[in-house]
Amino acid sequence: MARHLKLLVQRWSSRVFSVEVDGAPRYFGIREQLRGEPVPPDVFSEVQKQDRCYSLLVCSGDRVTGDRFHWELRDRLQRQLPPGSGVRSMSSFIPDQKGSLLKGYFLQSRAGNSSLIEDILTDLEQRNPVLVCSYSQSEDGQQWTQCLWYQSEDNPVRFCVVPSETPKHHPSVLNMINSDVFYSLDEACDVLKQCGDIIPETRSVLGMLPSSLDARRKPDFPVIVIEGLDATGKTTLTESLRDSLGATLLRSPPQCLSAWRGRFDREPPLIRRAFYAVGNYITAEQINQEASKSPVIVDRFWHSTAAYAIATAVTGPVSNLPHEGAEVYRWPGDLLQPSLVILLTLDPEERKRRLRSRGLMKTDEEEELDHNKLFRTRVEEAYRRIVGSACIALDASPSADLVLQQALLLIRAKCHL
Ligand SMILES: Nc1ncnc2c1ncn2[C@@H]1O[C@H](COP(=O)(O)OP(=O)(O)O)[C@@H](O)[C@H]1O
Ligand SMILES: Nc1ccn([C@H]2C[C@H](O)[C@@H](COP(=O)(O)OP(=O)(O)O)O2)c(=O)n1
Repeated sequence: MARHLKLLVQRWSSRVFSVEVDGAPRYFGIREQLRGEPVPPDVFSEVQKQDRCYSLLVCSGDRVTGDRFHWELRDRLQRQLPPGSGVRSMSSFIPDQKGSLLKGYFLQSRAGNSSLIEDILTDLEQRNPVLVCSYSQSEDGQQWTQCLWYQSEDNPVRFCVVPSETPKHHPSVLNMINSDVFYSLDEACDVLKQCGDIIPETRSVLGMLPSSLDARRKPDFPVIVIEGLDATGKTTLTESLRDSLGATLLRSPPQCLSAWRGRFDREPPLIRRAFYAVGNYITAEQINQEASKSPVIVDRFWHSTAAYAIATAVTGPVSNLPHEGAEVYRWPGDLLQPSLVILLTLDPEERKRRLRSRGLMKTDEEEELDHNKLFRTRVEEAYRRIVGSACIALDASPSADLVLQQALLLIRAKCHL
């Protein structure tokens, strides 16, 4: 067994396990001694007596390989496993220990399917960096135990599954820095460089970077970033501002990356976020060049990269976000700071109307909207928590012309234009 896996298992009983149920994490722990505690209701309550549960945690020493494997694993499990196996996202972590997060899946097998599932899992564990556990119920139905798969035949160690308190931080927060949100160009480039062999396009992306960057250079003209969720009116406002101020309009990701954006959008968060982070530095260089000649308007920049990444990495309500003032909300030290960032805010109903009138919102399923509602509020809150180049919110619900007038007022007041 690989060394990192051995180390991992040595501290196994200090770990907390988290399973996503209805879009929110439910937690349980394990103990070596049975203490008669009740089983955690949310994760195991609906499991029938004869059923078994399994967990798979990805534990690759190489994070690019690990993240890509984790990303593909869900599809693979859904394709291979019998219907009704209920594949749920899962993670395991040591509370408050940064970098301790392992991601994986939790599944359930109906009676009669166990041997098929176990063959699939054994094969998976033999060929891939994955640690499998099985969960079974005691005769009287009062307790669940966890057994590490790789050692189950010769030396089975059974842990008792016990309830665990909700940790202070959402588990994803432990691995967010330089996995979801990058705080320097070097960190983002490192990830892309590691992908060179599997995603040849990364070489072209890295080739777009200027040879040197100077974040301290102060642009001669103001640089105004317009931020907001999709369909809040960024394109409409940025184009009007360009015309009203005789400004240059830029966007992030920059035009020169558009051919590869779709390719990186299909990759797991680590690679996708590194791509958008690098895009901001390329846009920053374009800003530096243009802001010596005229004001510059930018459609999305760092706030979008960080806020979407943070809001996607955590699940559930806004309270699961990293707390206000946390490290993840700080502006990267090596990235150009705009003169002003305006965040367009819009009533959800009006935003939905604009999305529909643009013809992009085709499904109206209640469940999907509920999910979107939580995600939307997390993104908006993350936007507001970013410091170092904080954004000013602007109500985008009035007519396009009124929004433009309000934006111009803000720009004149803050940038002396
Ligand atoms: N202030 C406004 N009032 C009404 N409709 C607007 C307003 N601003 C934009 N729209 C319309 O809403 C839709 C989304 O606007 P758009 O500028 O494309 O948003 P974004 O670039 O943020 O996705 C478009 O159909 C646009 O014409
Ligand atoms: N600077 C940027 C711009 C966009 N992103 C990411 C964040 C979201 O996942 C998508 C949003 O892009 P989308 O195509 O919806 O943007 P528009 O509103 O259409 O301009 O892109 C980013 O991470 N960094």
